[in-house]
Amino acid sequence: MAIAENGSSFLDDDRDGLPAEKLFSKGYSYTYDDLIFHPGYIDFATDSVDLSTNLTKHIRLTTPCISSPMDTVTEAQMAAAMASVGGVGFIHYNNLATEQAELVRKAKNQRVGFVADPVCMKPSDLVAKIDILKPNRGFSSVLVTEDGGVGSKLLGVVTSRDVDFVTNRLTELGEVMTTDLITAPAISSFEEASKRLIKSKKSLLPLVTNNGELAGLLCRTDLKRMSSNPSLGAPSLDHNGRLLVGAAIGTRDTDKERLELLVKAGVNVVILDSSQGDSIYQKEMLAYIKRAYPELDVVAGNVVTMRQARHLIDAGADALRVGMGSGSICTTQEVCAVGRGQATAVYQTSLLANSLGVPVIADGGISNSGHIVKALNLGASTVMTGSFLAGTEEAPGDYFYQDGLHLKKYRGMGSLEAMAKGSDSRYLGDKSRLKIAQGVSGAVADKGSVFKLIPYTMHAVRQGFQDLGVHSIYAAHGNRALRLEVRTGAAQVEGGIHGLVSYEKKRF
Ligand SMILES: NC(=O)C1=CN([C@@H]2O[C@H](COP(=O)(O)OP(=O)(O)OC[C@H]3O[C@@H](n4cnc5c(N)ncnc54)[C@H](O)[C@@H]3O)[C@@H](O)[C@H]2O)C=CC1
Ligand SMILES: O=c1[nH]c(=O)c2[nH+]cn([C@@H]3O[C@H](COP(=O)(O)O)[C@@H](O)[C@H]3O)c2[nH]1
Ligand SMILES: [K+]
Repeated sequence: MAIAENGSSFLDDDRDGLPAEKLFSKGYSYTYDDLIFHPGYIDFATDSVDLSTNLTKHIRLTTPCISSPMDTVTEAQMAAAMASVGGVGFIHYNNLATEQAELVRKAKNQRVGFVADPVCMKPSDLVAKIDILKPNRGFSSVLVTEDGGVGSKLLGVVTSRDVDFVTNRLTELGEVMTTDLITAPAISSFEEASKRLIKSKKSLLPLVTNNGELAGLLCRTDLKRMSSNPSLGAPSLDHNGRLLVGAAIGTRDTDKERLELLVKAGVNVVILDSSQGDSIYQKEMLAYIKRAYPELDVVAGNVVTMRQARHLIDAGADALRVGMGSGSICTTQEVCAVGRGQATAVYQTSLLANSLGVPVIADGGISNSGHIVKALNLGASTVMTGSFLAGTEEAPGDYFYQDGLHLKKYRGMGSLEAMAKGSDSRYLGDKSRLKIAQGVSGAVADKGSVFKLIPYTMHAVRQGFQDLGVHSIYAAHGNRALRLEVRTGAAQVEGGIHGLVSYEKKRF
């Protein structure tokens, strides 16, 4: 062993970590937790880290985070929230094509900062109905309109202050609602509406048409969230200044009709949603979409190998979705014996795809900001998450309590439960299909709002990039200086919290 007197030759061998190329050539399937990155040299501030990125060949985002097309993750509210914080949401297709198109339309009609889907009630509804709102939805204010919906005449507002001391919970809302309202015209800009809300000192500012019909809502809580640090990324908007919205489709003939409705609803990008994307079905669907809608970007997948990636890139994919069996609810590797460790899958597919100018979406297995740092530095341009977002206020479904924990339902799209719903609506009542589950159904903890979770998570990701000495995603993809190692089981234990009798883990 040659030892230079000044020690510099040590830096040229493998003692101080391996380059990714070397580590990933050894035939192991690594996942994020198997690996640890070595720190780099810091010569910039955290805030200057640039996380802007490409979702597809043609679509740029300021936040490298997207929500998965799952029926417990992305519907209109999630899609609107994700686009508002600079990412994007893909609306699931476990529903009728008309329902999915309506969700796309609804998300696209949202305006950044305004409440996506204000909860309304009728004057004849009872105070008891407000009591179940707080535990289920996380808030207790409602707008009272003539027929209990948006678009109907606004009559009053009920907040906790109106009902706190009402002992008879069978009292009608019409009797307790506040009718002395401060409203704003439906066409108000966010800036105009915010000024009026702040000046009013109220907690809600309903937007109304000239005829007094409810058209929208701005909340003080949201305003506070948006003005606090860390700041949100610039929203993802289309050419017309409307929120960018994605949607998933399948590869059957009926998906062509579905796609037509989605395009009419204004969808900006679609995902061909499959666990194994290297198929004649995806190849033909890609060719069809490129012929019928040449302007529409298509994400193909899922893939985990270079060979699969090459096929879909050659077939015209504008981005690749990478991950097979890595999802928190996935049982594919157990059931079908195929898949790949997510870190290896992301690294290998990105190596090929990035060299051909096709961005990679690292899909599944993300449960903390460290996993996002790893995915992006291994070559991914964005990360797609299901479980990470399923417990937020913007995910579909109500919260519930179980063993004292505040939870939301989260299920795999290949779970029996999701398939039972899907075969009814997706395949128009085709119940004959033999169903083998490749996913489970469960629950995840309350994560609060996307408007807080994503900015804080992205700030943590920026800190990771700073530690690595990498100032952007672009720089990460060309970083020849990255060194990493495999962590032993004990090193993984050491890297986590250990040796305490009790602790409280607060994320931010
Ligand atoms: N990322 C992952 O590891 C996994 C994800 N999932 C999710 O579960 C859901 C269902 O996934 P898949 O079962 O892979 O859906 P899929 O619709 O791609 O495949 C279902 C079956 O239909 C077949 N098929 C597709 N197009 C066809 C056509 N035109 N003609 C004839 N047969 C056709 C496929 O080969 C497959 O056998 C998706 O949301 C997917 O994202 C499921 C398992 C693993
Ligand atoms: O094997 C599977 N069976 C399923 O039922 C299933 N449903 C979703 N997915 C995939 O998991 C991803 C979300 O994973 P996370 O919860 O880890 O973010 C998603 O984005 C999908 O790629 C499934 N995989
Ligand atoms: K899994």
